[in-house]
Amino acid sequence: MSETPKATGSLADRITGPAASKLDAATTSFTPSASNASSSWADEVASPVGGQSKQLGGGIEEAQLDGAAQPLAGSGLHDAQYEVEVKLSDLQGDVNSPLFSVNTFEELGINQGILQGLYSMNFKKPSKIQEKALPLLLGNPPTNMIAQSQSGTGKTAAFVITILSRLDYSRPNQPQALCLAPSRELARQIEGVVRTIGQFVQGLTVQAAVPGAVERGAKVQAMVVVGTPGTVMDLIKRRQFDVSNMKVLCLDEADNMLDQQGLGDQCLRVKQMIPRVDQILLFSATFPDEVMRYAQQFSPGANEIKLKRDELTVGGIKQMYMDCPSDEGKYDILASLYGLMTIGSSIIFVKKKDTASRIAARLTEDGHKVVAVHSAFEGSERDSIVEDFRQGRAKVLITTNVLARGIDVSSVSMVINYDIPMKGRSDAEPDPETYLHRIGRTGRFGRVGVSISFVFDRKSFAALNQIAQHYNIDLVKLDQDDWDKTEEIVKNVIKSSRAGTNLQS
Ligand SMILES: Nc1ncnc2c1ncn2[C@@H]1O[C@H](COP(=O)(O)OP(=O)(O)OP(=O)(O)O)[C@@H](O)[C@H]1O
Repeated sequence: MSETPKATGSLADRITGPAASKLDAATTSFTPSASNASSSWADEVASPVGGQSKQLGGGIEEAQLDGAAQPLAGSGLHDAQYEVEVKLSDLQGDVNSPLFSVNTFEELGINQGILQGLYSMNFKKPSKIQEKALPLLLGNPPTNMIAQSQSGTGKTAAFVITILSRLDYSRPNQPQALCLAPSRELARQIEGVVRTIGQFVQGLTVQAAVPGAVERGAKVQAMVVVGTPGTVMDLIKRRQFDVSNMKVLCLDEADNMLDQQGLGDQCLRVKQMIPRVDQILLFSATFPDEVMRYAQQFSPGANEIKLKRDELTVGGIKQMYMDCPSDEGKYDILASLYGLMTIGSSIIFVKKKDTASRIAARLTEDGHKVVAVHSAFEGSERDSIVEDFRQGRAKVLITTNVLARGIDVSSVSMVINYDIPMKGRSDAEPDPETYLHRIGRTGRFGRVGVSISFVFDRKSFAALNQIAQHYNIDLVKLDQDDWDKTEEIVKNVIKSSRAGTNLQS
């Protein structure tokens, strides 16, 4: 690293000029992000079909359950739900919130069995993305869709409801819908949401197509298949998976799935192997311009629901940073934060698998209870570690970008960026999309959470500052020389998420 500053004085003080502008070194009070102040979101639907918009009152009596709660045995069960409920109804009645809607699920034309599933999860009202997207998604003839909405605002239910509405239930063994996700954990989670929302839908069959899930030679025989692109591609090639009757192809985390440097090739090949499909759906919280152009080719003629850059961050996530003494010195800061991490659950993101394993081993040696997971782990081991985390048996998870996207564990109240996310191998450029997805593991559906990003030298500071500028947000500096104050600030936010007193930004 080019610079290893001493612990004295903040890095913001040491760096002058415009680079320091978005990181707020002086204040310890939160500066609300621009995201929730804007009301332009609802106007962003570019639709050849046109949506519906009926006025309706509609209160919420109970809090929602996590979508993955039942089949995955409960990621949302650690919340004090009765405490969350009042504020959630406030949020859903606030026109500036991404959870706002004027319609009920009934008015969106969803069939009875699916409605029952939604109500069993305590979903009382649609979120904004659900309200805007569903009339377009459910219309006939089916139309493609590119949909963007902030992390944790219910995109999964929007595409799952669509998939369940399109199936021919007289053909239970015929694959009719394929949903692709970038990780096995996310594919499994989506499979769980399909099962939960579809639990009252007679005759529904669902199957996962992730590494190890389908035996060699066995046929994929479910109406809905949720998988990762590599495995799905292999299954189609080996003729285990008949894709001749596809009604819906959905890419969750679509910008990541279409990325030319990553999964783009595999997803394109899967699409090319499907002879025809009625509807192509692309969902994500982020769609960088260069990917959007490709997305439009992949999903031609799509309705588009887009967000502006400064609308992307969720107001409930309080974004902070810590100026660490050195790269190595980040470990001590992390260890000092352990008590705060275990008030709820926490995820620590690092760049490299080795770092994840090394930090986990060191924290364990130092008497802390943590787990690590990354792509070097074998599939079933990954599943069981993530399940322990969902269940609250493990409260601190150390991982890489493999779990940066989509994972929905509502008890997560803190995310730590141990390493600032950078693009590619060269590490030359900051990665604002990955930053947004990482911090979005907290603050799910109106909850409150804290993200703390570690910086330690000019490069990491500049990278974080560029990310802050990208989203036009102010980050709050936590002072490592005043732990009492730091603890108080963080605790105030985390405890409020559990007390339900601070759900609005
Ligand atoms: N209408 C609703 N009412 C109450 N809760 C809901 C509703 N829709 C979704 N949820 C819950 O909100 C949480 C977040 O939803 P989901 O995982 O679909 O977010 P997302 O938009 O896909 O986020 P990400 O971009 O991080 O993948 C889930 O626990 C889900 O069960």
